[in-house]
Amino acid sequence: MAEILTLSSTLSLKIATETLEIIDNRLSKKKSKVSCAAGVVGPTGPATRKIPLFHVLWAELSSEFKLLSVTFAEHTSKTAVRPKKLDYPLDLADVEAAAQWVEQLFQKSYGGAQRERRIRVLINPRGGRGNAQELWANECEPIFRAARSRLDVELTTHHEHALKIAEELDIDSYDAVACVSGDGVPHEVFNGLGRRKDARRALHKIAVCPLPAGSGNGMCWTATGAGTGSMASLIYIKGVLTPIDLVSVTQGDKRILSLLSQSFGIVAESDLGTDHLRWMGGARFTWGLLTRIWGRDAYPCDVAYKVVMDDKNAIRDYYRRSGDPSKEEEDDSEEGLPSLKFGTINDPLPEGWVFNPQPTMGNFFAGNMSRVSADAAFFPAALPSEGKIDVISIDANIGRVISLKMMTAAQDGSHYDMDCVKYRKVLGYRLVPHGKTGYISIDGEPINYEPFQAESHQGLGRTFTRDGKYTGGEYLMKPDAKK
Ligand SMILES: Nc1ncnc2c1ncn2[C@@H]1O[C@H](COP(=O)(O)OP(=O)(O)OP(=O)(O)O)[C@@H](O)[C@H]1O
Repeated sequence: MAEILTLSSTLSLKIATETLEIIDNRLSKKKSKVSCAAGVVGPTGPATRKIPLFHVLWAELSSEFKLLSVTFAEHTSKTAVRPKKLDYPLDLADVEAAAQWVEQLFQKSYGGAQRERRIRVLINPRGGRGNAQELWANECEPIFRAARSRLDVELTTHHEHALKIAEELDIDSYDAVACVSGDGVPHEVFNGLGRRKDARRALHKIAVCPLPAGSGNGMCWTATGAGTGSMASLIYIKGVLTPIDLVSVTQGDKRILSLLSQSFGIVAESDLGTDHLRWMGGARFTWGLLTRIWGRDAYPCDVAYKVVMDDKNAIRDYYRRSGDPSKEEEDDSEEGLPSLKFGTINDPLPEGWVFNPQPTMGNFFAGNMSRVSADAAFFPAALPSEGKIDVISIDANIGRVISLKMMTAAQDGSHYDMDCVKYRKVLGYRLVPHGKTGYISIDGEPINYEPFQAESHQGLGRTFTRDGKYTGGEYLMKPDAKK
């Protein structure tokens, strides 16, 4: 099949390995100013515009086959895109070749991604700074519409509304639930899917796709590496369905699914203990950390782990190999959630688990995803589907200067190599807090200040990522990173 479609003596379109090349001899006179303004990669020659195939959203023959239109996501800045349509008059004699070429362009540019994804969109008008509706209308919706995504849009009106929607979702009518929100709404969607009788099939089928309208947006950053609604939308349109680990947390008689993190100590306190400072936006969390570092607050507890790895060099090697070769078991049965291998918090401590008393615990932070916000890659070794939880623990007595250094280092994940940071990969753990009051956070949401137990479920959930990988582990891939 021809990869080049010749439209006239001066104009042809070529599907190359990574790009769509528009070879337009008339452009040469303009010295390719257009291509630069359009955010197009290149140029290799003055007459060639190169559009990454990943950015191609749609192509069609229209107006009784007299026009070929190609729509792509054009960069408006390094981190944002908008749809741009290019129309080319078509000679009637070319129609068949053009139709074949369009199909080929779709195959090459969509690869394994399904076209016209059916997406239930949930917008939390109260998330983050309250700009979710604008973010959707201005940044996300135009990209989805240009790709002909089939959208059902709804505003969430109250806490746990998204949970109910997910619980009742007709999962055969949708491929994804996009949450224009922070991490709270995706947390509800996973838990709503998890409450269904057909939980496992629902969690395996529906990709949960957060669009960044919260304050942390950890899942969006981890899955897409994007901080703008438009870039994240592009990745959810063109990305591949990716199995991701979810964690069951049991407390009392409850079982909660966690997608992002569980925290006890300084991180939980800085997040949940500063709710009255929401007006500060992202700075609220930093303020919370600084005041607690200054106070050298300790959070005594007992912790027991089912450790898989606790040597940082071994974890780094494992990460560089992208984990173990074993894959998660595919089980699309109609059943509910997978059973708990280690039982619940109400069962005796599983065999082989030993409690470590931690009277000076400063930070207990367990995570499934590498990034918890734009500037915090706390779990650089986290992989999407490995069935393990990454756990960081830090003593409260490390000193203020080292604590501050750690905060800065966490921006790129380099805190990993600081001696004060203990980093483990575990299958599960149990934490018993001391004292009567304090904060425990699951995905940024509070749970009771009581003992809880967690275990990982390999590849139980789904999202779309660009290439099946998480972003945020770049530090561990650096050749000069400490060994
Ligand atoms: N209309 C609404 N009014 C009040 N609360 C809502 C509404 N819709 C959803 N919520 C609740 O808002 C909470 C937070 O949502 P979301 O994750 O969008 O924002 P965030 O917590 O500010 O973001 P981040 O997790 O990034 O900090 C969720 O627990 C959800 O139940």
